[in-house]
Amino acid sequence: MNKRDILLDVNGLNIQIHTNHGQVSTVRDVSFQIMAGKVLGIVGESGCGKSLTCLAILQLLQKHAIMQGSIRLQGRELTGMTSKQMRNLRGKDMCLIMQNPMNAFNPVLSIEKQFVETIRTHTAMSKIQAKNVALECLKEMNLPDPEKVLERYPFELSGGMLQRVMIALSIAMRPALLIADEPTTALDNVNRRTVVEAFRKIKKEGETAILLVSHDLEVINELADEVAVMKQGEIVEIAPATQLFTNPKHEYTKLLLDARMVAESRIG
Ligand SMILES: Nc1ncnc2c1ncn2[C@@H]1O[C@H](COP(=O)(O)OP(=O)(O)OP(=O)(O)O)[C@@H](O)[C@H]1O
Repeated sequence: MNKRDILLDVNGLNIQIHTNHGQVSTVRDVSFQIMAGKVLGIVGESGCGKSLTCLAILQLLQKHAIMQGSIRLQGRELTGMTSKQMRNLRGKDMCLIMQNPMNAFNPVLSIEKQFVETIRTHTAMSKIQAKNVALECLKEMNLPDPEKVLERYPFELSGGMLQRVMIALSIAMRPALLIADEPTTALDNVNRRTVVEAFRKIKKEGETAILLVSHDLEVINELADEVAVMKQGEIVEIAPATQLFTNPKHEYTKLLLDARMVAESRIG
């Protein structure tokens, strides 16, 4: 493995969350790497620490959370960076697609304003150029009448539409790292396919690596080069996707895959 190709290097990540019952250890000694342009899938039971791991990478954990370990993006240590340094990285070098798209948008600004401003903050594009990029990306995400979508405010769009707008915006930024936390959960089958195809396209272009968190093993199977399995705050297995799906080593991975087979046999 060439060290220069390592885009994200997470080493010994520990997260403790402050709760009413005191500090709770939620992520323990998590380490993984993502190579430039590759897709790492993270799977695991609800509450095992997947989202907190994503938030830690973006340095967006709640104020009282305690984080230890090292997170390097393109060789730069992110822990200890100032808020301003992180703001410059987020949106340009790293984008987040989160579970609840409503949280990603400012409710009092139109989609156009938010889309165009985000693009212009990180590029030298004019307003017209940024708007054209926005229209192109919305079209790619199968949003009907993109001009109208740009005029809307977040609350005027359905959750599924807003999710696709958020994905369109992340794609427009062509970040080095896209962190997608359950990007397809809120979507129907047709739109889920649109998102998978959009990710597949990004992957083919090879400029953007994706950290893909999903309960949907089909989506992980289709897109991931490597898969990490988390259980109770720890990574219990990490392996190339083909190996993990055909020859899982850990008992918990076997359980997850068995559960999928039971579901499939019920459907088909
Ligand atoms: N703000 C918070 N306050 C208290 N506990 C929290 C907070 N955020 C997360 N946790 C706890 O940390 C643990 C990990 O949560 P996390 O959201 O990372 O799980 P997850 O694997 O992403 O789950 P899901 O698949 O359901 O989204 C859980 O036990 C959760 O209850």
